[in-house]
Amino acid sequence: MAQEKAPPSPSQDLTLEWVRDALVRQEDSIVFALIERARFPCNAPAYNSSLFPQLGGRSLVEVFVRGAEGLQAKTGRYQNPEEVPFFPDDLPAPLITAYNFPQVLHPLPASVAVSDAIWNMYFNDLLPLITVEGDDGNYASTAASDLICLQALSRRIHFGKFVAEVKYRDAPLDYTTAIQAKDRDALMKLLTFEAVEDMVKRRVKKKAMVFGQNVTLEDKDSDAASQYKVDPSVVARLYEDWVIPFTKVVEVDYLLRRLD
Ligand SMILES: C=C(O[C@@H]1C=C(C(=O)O)C=C[C@H]1O)C(=O)O
Repeated sequence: MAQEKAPPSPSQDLTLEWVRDALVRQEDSIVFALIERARFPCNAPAYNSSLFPQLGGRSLVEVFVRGAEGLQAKTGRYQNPEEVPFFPDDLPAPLITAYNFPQVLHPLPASVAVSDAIWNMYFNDLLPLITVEGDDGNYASTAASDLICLQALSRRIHFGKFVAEVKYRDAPLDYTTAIQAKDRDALMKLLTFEAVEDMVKRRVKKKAMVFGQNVTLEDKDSDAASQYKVDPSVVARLYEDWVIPFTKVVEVDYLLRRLD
């Protein structure tokens, strides 16, 4: 039985291997979340901020996400530095101190966030690629599956802070020079590993094929077996065009503030 790796302690366990293993495991969460969202059609009314005046000018999905984040804040979700809310203003304080999460990130850059970019990418670019046209009325269930997708993508992209911290600790002199020069291009070059990115894109495409295949009792040649719940090439494009670039922006933004 595969065991999830324990979180690193603040100093000695934070390695690039541990961080990369965590990113690999997060691929599963993202692919399964997309497969579940694709179960519903587009359900455009859930995203129309003028359709339900009783929602105060907000879309149903925004009201759903705000409400869910409020409840999750009360129950301690955002005490985990890996979790970044989409609507951080006015979140309630946690009712419980759930767990003493290892504080491995440098305090000031720990607040780096690209949530607006993730939100806009998800609704404007990704959803049209993974859903069919249509309206089945399941707006709340659709919003619930949107939330799972958004949180999985956010966790993965903001994990760039942990990646950046590891890379800084592994080569402080190299990074310090580029940080002090505020050289984004130099930082981007230092932190980029194209071979790793290529493996990531190939692996997520394969996971979409394996996790998203239609299981039938007929022989493999049946048409159903060749269909996938989410187009694997769309998942690869998601990582190539958005997830990896956004993660690297988080890494650069974090590093630029690492010496603050
Ligand atoms: C996350 C890392 O940093 C960069 C971003 C990657 C990604 O988002 O998949 C992969 C390799 C690097 O170019 C890493 O080095 O593992």
